[in-house]
Amino acid sequence: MGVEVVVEGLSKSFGKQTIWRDVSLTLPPGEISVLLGPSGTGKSVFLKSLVGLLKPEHGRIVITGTDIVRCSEHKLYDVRKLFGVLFQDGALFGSMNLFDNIAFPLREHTKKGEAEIRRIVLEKMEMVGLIGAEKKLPGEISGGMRKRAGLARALVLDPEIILFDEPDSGLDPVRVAYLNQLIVDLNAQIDATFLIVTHDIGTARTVPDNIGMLFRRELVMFGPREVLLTSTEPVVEQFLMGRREGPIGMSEEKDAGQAAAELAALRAGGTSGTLGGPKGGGGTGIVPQLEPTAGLPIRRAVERRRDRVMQILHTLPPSAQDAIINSLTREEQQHYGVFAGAGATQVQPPVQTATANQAPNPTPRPTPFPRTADLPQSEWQPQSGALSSDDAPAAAPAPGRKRGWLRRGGEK
Ligand SMILES: Nc1ncnc2c1ncn2[C@@H]1O[C@H](COP(=O)(O)OP(=O)(O)OP(=O)(O)O)[C@@H](O)[C@H]1O
Repeated sequence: MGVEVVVEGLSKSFGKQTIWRDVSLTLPPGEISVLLGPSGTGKSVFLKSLVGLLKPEHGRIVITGTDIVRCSEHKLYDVRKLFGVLFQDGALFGSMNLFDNIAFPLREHTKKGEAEIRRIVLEKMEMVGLIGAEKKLPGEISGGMRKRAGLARALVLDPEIILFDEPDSGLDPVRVAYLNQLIVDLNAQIDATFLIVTHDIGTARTVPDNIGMLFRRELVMFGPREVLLTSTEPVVEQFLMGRREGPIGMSEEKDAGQAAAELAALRAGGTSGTLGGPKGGGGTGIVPQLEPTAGLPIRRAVERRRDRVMQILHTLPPSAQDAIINSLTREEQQHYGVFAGAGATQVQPPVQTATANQAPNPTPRPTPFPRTADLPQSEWQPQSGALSSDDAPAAAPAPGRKRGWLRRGGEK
């Protein structure tokens, strides 16, 4: 199973330009998460921070007990070995054939012999459907094949966390659909933790278990996919629908008055609405999540996630609760004590699948839905979020400060 990534209170600036501040989220082990956000909101900066290529000024990133914001270079080197990264263009060496490109990390970072390297490279090339293309140069193949070659290279060191920086960029919709299926299939096979940065709404709606969104220098949301996909936050709706009307402007956020007037006109039916449409096909609401191709293992993350989400169900917005309950089978609904069609206010307290790191849940709760700003990060507290003893402890959260996993932009 992949490892968990805990991000707490992370802030990054370049000189006087704040990119984002106070970002907190947890990437659950083995699950697929997507990070959305308008261009320039710092998604790539976030990925680079996760892998230790950029240093945020505040906050921490805890991976297998190490805070990589503060650890030594030596420790960072060790933690980096857990990562595989698929860069936007595949980042292949133009003068090397695909075999040598994919073998490169093994030759650079391990002492494996050529026979072993060949076995591993061919195994990963098969996983991404590139068998037979070993001798091709990057310039001789399509963009989709280059992405898959980049992915094979990201896989050769058996990473526990894979970061995908806009895997859909430059691909036609059909190639994006194939790549999305490949991502889900890989997750089923290796059970690593995936984080995908994308603008593709089709990808965001069908691939991940969790979705987050950066806007106005903040993480406005991060949580189970059903939360963002049923959200009525103007910025989220605008993004999912690919509309011009709303808080997101051409090159920066809009004047609040202008955005409010546009939204009012839109709701009254007086503007062009979704004309132009987003990449990947827009839309809000839940659509089925992609499943692994027949014959592959099931995604082990799905069951873990179901247990995790049912533990925090009562903290979610009613529309997300309904969507989650409706996605369960009748047996699962009985197991968790929830009832489809009864409405979110009928949610029963989750059945306790007692684990060492979960507090008991003593009283049945009706569901007074809390303000989104007050929602907890998660009631699931995995152990690898704890710092190992040789790392500097991070500052405790300020008194009264909530670890919001779901926060409205601007609200505190
Ligand atoms: N090394 C750097 N030095 C200074 N500024 C930087 C650096 N890297 C990124 N930035 C700035 O950080 C901001 C966010 O950039 P980033 O590429 O992370 O955005 P993004 O959300 O990934 O955008 P896009 O969706 O267009 O790829 C931009 O204003 C960019 O100019």
